[in-house]
Amino acid sequence: MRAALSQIAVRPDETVAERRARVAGLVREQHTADLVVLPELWTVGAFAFDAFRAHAEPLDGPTAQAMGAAAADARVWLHAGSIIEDGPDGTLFNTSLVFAPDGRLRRTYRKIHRFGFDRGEATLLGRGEETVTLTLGEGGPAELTAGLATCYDLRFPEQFRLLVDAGAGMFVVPAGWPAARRAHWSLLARARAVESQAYVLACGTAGAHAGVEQAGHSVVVDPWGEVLAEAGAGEETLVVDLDPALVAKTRAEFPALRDRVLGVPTPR
Ligand SMILES: NC(=O)CCC(=O)C(=O)O
Repeated sequence: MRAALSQIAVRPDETVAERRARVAGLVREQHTADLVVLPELWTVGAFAFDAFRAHAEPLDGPTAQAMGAAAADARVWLHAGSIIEDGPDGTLFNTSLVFAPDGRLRRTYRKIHRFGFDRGEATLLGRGEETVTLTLGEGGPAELTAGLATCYDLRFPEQFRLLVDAGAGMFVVPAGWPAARRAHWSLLARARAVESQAYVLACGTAGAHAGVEQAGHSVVVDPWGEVLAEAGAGEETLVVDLDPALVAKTRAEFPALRDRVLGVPTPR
């Protein structure tokens, strides 16, 4: 399975509509991939909190339409990163969109852990209530179930354990992670891969927006924790071949997941 992670910058010199068109073009270029991944909130910028409401969209809005068309033209699975979803009763969500190669929206995932403590996402957005998986290549030799998570979720291993229990052998994590905490990003991506014996496809944002320098450094980690590819700080597309069989092989040869003790006693 070939994955392409496009690390996009939220450039100050382009409008959201211009960026949408540019990104759709980048997706179309990746027609030899099976799966294309984009960052979190690449339309508006993950830290552009003041612009969230103005750029909120429904699930069939302009970003969804542009990304569905690009996925269909390239014949790829497209994890189109996330949008600010204009949800029921005016509630906003940070919602990831996954399109099938026929261009249809196949999954949505509302970010569960909202970043900002008592500000930012935490006060502006509703919280996602569901973990989400999606099986690619179903029934075929390259079948691989993806668990979805977004940026700050990477800090919460319990979410990833639920995804593993639901069958995930790969995690797809779009992000807008700041450069100030780049070391955490790289460490946590590898930690999630090692503890779950799963691929991690973590696609960050390049450049700077809303005064926040972005870490970039998108990374693909294999189920043994080896970094297969890592981007720099600028705009870049990583193209990596994954071996879905490696998940089961790693778990069989080093059966740490099998050795989990469920219901470890609470501390005395
Ligand atoms: N967009 C985010 O979720 C940012 C997360 C972050 O900055 C951190 O976890 O650190």
